[in-house]
Amino acid sequence: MIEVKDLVKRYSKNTAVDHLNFHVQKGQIYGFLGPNGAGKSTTMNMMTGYLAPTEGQILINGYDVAEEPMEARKCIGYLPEIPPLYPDMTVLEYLRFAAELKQLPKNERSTEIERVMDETRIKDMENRLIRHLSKGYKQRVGLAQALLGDPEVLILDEPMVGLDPKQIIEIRELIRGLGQKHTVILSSHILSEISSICDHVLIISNGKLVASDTPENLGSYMKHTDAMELQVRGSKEVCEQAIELLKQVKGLEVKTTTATLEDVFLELTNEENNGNPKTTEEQEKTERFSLRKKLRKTEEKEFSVKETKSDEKEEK
Ligand SMILES: Nc1ncnc2c1ncn2[C@@H]1O[C@H](COP(=O)(O)OP(=O)(O)OP(=O)(O)O)[C@@H](O)[C@H]1O
Repeated sequence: MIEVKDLVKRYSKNTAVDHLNFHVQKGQIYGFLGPNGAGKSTTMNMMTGYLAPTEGQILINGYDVAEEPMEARKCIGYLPEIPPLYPDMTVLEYLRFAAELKQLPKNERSTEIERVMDETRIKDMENRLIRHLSKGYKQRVGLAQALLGDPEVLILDEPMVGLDPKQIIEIRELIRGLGQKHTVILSSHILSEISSICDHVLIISNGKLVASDTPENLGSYMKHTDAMELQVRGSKEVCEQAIELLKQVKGLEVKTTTATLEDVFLELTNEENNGNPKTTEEQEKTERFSLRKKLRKTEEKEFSVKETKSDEKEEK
């Protein structure tokens, strides 16, 4: 479906993409993962024909992006990192304009616009000015323009960036749904974002491909670094019993830590509130006062322990 062969992009002395090779197969969601400045946007801009490579070749459905750009572009819907939206247009005006730019047949435009608005769930917003939309809805409008003409491949550059957690979940669901009909390539620098929706992950660093595998295989590759933090709350005896039990698990290294002042603080506040919601200002003042007293006592205890230790040293 997509072949990227020995792709290079140099900006003067800076090599942004360095002999990149990969294949994208039909009907899968690909994650393009890498830190800021790794070369993701540059690669995507070259795949969509917006930027000319310094060296190398990109084939989309057999069409060479450099030699048959119109044919190659027809296969691709692109949502750039900053969606090319016009804030003074309504959603409908903008989609009509995008359909014209994509040279969709005139008699099919209205049906196609209705289809993409339904697919991205923006029909309710069709008469709103784009400048009045939330970031999440702007992103949906960007996706809608990418879907015009029903391209086989969708290339989405950081589609979740700047969205709040609820919007991220909504866009993620939307992309998952799109993945059933289209081949999707999306970029991100956040692993969890990619691994939750992608079938395959391409990791890029300093313009080079450093890994290409399923999220599961990449996860097991990292298995040896798995660490788990377990908190045991209870009396000293209960904690000691738990540690002894854990030590019986083969291959498990148990490291214990003592409570921090923050833990003590949380413990004390729990005890103070006793599960009841705070009510009057007076009650809160009393609680804060007794909390401060308890904290001071804890600090005094710690201090006296330290003092005893340093006294012991001096005696020795
Ligand atoms: N127009 C340009 N002129 C010069 N250097 C550029 C240009 N565009 C990108 N670069 C450089 O190319 C490298 C790759 O940038 P690119 O934007 O492709 O990375 P990215 O992985 O998409 O990063 P981000 O996640 O921050 O968007 C960076 O070092 C960047 O500074």
